[in-house]
Amino acid sequence: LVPVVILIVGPATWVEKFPEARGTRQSPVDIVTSRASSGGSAPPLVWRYSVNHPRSVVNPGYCWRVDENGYDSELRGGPLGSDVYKLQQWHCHWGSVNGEGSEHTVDGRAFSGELHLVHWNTSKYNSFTEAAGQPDGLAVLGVLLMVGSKHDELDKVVRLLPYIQHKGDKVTFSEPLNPANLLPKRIAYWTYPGSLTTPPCTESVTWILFKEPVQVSAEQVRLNLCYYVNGKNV
Ligand SMILES: NS(=O)(=O)c1ccc(CCNC(=O)Nc2ccc(Cl)cc2)cc1
Ligand SMILES: [Zn+2]
Repeated sequence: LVPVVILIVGPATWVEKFPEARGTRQSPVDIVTSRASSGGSAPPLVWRYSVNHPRSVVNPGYCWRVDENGYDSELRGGPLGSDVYKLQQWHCHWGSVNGEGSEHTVDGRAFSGELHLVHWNTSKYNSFTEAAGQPDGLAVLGVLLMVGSKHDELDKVVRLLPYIQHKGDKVTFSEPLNPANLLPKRIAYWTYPGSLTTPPCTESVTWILFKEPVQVSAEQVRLNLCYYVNGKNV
């Protein structure tokens, strides 16, 4: 008999180091559209982002991330009560090579990728780190990405990826970028109380996942995949 050693390195081991991962409101989830209740009389979701401040894209060792460096922005309304949230960073999950890298699924269907705009509650907390530990501390706008036409705003990031191939690499944008242009035209969304989708998996995120996917070109998906296959640079 050949001894079978099962090396578990994925989410199943996260509970060992991050007890939160065993929680009751863990993300991502499958959105079962038939079970979603209508939003009723929730106020509209409102956002405002600064466009002309210098931004840089960094390779944190997985995916890529754009830090907002405290520049002014606001997200309020919808499921967020009377609190005002501020954009901290945004990043993209492209996942495995089969082009189904989204974290959330809709009726069991995965998408090619998923963009996350991570905001923190400035009405109640004094820093992102503090807010990230509180049940109402964070709000993440999720945008599902599907292969279609080229996305011009996202291309301002994608075209920089060849310059940040190694963990810790960072490159500054040479042109203004408006995060609002990364969002879909129609702003219908699903929302639920959840968690960070990666360690420390803290249950501090009000998830707001837009229903309408945003189109990116096959080349843009390929460029992301070839640089970040399962978090490794290839
Ligand atoms: N995937 S989330 O929005 O729930 C999320 C937001 C913030 C954190 C805390 C900071 N860590 C971080 O940003 N990590 C990260 C970045 C890019 C990718 Cl692609 C994967 C993980 C963790 C998860
Ligand atoms: Zn994310």
